[in-house]
Amino acid sequence: MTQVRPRRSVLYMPGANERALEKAKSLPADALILDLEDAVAPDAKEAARDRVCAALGDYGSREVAIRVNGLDTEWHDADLRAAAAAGPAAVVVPKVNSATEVHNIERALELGGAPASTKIWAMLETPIAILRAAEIAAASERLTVLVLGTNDLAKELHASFVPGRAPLLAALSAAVLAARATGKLVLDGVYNDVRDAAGFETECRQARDFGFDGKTLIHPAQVEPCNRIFAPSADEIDHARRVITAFDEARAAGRGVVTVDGRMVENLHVEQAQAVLAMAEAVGA
Ligand SMILES: CC(C)(COP(=O)(O)OP(=O)(O)OC[C@H]1O[C@@H](n2cnc3c(N)ncnc32)[C@H](O)[C@@H]1OP(=O)(O)O)[C@@H](O)C(=O)NCCC(=O)NCCSC(=O)C[C@H](O)C(=O)O
Ligand SMILES: [Mg+2]
Repeated sequence: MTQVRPRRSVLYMPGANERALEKAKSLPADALILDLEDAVAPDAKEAARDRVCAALGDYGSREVAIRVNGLDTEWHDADLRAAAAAGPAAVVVPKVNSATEVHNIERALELGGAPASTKIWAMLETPIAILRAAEIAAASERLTVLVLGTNDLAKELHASFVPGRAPLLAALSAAVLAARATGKLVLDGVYNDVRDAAGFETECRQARDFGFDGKTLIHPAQVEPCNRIFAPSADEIDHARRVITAFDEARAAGRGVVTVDGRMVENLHVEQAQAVLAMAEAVGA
């Protein structure tokens, strides 16, 4: 079975917040983003950079990424140099707007001596980034994940946050299309109302149904529901097993198509079922 690395729940934590950095050690998020950008005040940027780079080894086998400040900021170059030397699983770069910017980030990581294991996660959070999503995604093999920045995107679009996210749906779809067309992963943006558990679950389900691999999070209370919703359910696992069994039996009988629960099953559905089982195995579902 194919090994998959789950990225259902990807939790941001402010790089200057000692308590959050400590708390995250006990949280079951699939991945963590230690943030140097929006969650860190300008006069705390340098201390946060040092703290975050020193904390990388504290989170066991979990994937830990560093979000650097934007390309047009005074902190970006030093953040990238420090991250390259520290070697996180990924450098998350906000507001990536072109393939050229991806090439520049790639070159800076190489010059800084970043190991090959340090990937680029590019944030799509402007209208131009959404329009160029596929070329950004394809710009580098080091770029493995697209991350939606829905707060910045809504701001740039002059869009409102409404239940169902109608104003953002075209952009969400464009990001998923770009990721799938280029073989990259794609993570949904954050849900700001940390006390609205029902609204958060609804948004997780929407993201999962759109094809997102996971969601970025801002609060510990969002981790468990996100993990649950992005993991295959017991019914999905049972259905996947039955699809594989039914198709194997059909093949043995010389047929290439069969029905399960009255629905047509072909080889492509078997591949989907295998992916469900691989994810279930990876997350212990
Ligand atoms: C959103 C928060 C400011 C809420 O803070 P607060 O009300 O203080 O939370 P709680 O009191 O409920 O916290 C309970 C305990 O949990 C710890 N905690 C809180 N958040 C985190 C976290 N993200 N990671 C780890 N631990 C966390 C608290 O320290 C409490 O611990 P304890 O006292 O020991 O019990 C706050 O949650 C927060 O700051 N969240 C992260 C904000 C952030 O990182 N923002 C930047 C990323 S999102 C973004 O940039 C959007 C994107 O770019 C876009 O454009 O959309
Ligand atoms: Mg943003």
